Amino acid sequence: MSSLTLRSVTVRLGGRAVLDSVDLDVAERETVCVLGPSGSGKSTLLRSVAGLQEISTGEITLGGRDLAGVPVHRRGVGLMFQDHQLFPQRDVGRNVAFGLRMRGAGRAEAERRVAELLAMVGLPDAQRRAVGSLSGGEQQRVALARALAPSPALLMLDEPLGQLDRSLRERLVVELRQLFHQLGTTVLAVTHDQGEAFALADRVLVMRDGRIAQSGTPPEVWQRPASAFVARFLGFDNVVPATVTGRSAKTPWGTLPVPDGTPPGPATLLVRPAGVRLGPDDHAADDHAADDHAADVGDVLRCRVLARTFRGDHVVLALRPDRGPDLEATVPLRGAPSPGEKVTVSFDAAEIVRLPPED
Ligand SMILES: Nc1ncnc2c1ncn2[C@@H]1O[C@H](COP(=O)(O)OP(=O)(O)OP(=O)(O)O)[C@@H](O)[C@H]1O
Repeated sequence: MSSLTLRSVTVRLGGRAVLDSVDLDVAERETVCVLGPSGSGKSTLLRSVAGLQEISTGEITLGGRDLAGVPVHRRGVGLMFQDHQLFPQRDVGRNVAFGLRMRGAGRAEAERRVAELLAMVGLPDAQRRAVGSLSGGEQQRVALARALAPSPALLMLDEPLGQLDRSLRERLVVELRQLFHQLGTTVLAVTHDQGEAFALADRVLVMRDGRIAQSGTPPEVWQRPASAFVARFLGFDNVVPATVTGRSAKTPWGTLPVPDGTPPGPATLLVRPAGVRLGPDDHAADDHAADDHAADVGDVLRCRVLARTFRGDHVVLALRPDRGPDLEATVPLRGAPSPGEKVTVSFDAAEIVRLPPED
């Protein structure tokens, strides 16, 4: 059953559609993370569901109830937004109790619930601490406890871990995922950080110009971006126009192999960096010889190494090919070539994804 539904939701601001006829279903207990470039409408989507932004047309329901005309505090949503900071003059306990007291909970009930929530977010017995004495990560936990306190039907997070350093974010995101699953909370979150979204979400939405460009599980979106836009947004740079015939494709880099069953015709190809295979600079591997085996191995392409970047256990190489746009390759640390060296590359069909032609 869907907890949250949006039907043809449009928000017009300053003469343009900032949300453009958006349809979305978030299932009960599902965590959905919204990604997209700056200005694509992510915050407007959240604010519309929260009731902080009036929608121009369309319908939003939560648990089957139409939210039109329902004020923010009656929508049954918990908000953890950047502009909803903690009250610095109140202690931790009174911050967490805020929503409970607003809803008329008695003192004893509120105290019990606050203790339970603080224990849940890993800050047991922090009730009397001053907000100013907490670290950034601890403050985020208090904000989360405050948002969860009234047991909202939907929890909405806007850049929940935005202010924190990377290692703390990576740890907290794992804890958050566990906590949401344990509580059975339905979550809609916006984040700029792809790693965070992919680690937290059951499903990822990628937005573009007020529309949903792709919706899918993290592996689906990662393995099969729906378009060149999504591929580039995810940081894949090896994206070129192509014409597919049988098991190969003509591209600006020459003929590349494609997986069996790839539909023929005009397309865009995404070559994952791991699918760019390096060999030594081999003058015998000329284009002509490679053409004979194009269907199996594709052309061999000569390249110069422009730059190499160490990334933990592998190296990312920027390559300048003899023809076509620059290429990115990932190779093991050991034996990675240096800038200025010449290499040949071939392509692994298993790491090549056909995308629709670009508009
Ligand atoms: N009150 C307004 N009047 C006119 N345009 C607005 C208004 N509020 C927002 N916009 C525009 O709507 C677009 C979407 O804004 P929104 O904040 O939803 O994007 P976003 O994807 O959350 O961006 P960011 O990642 O930068 O936070 C932007 O181009 C923004 O300039």
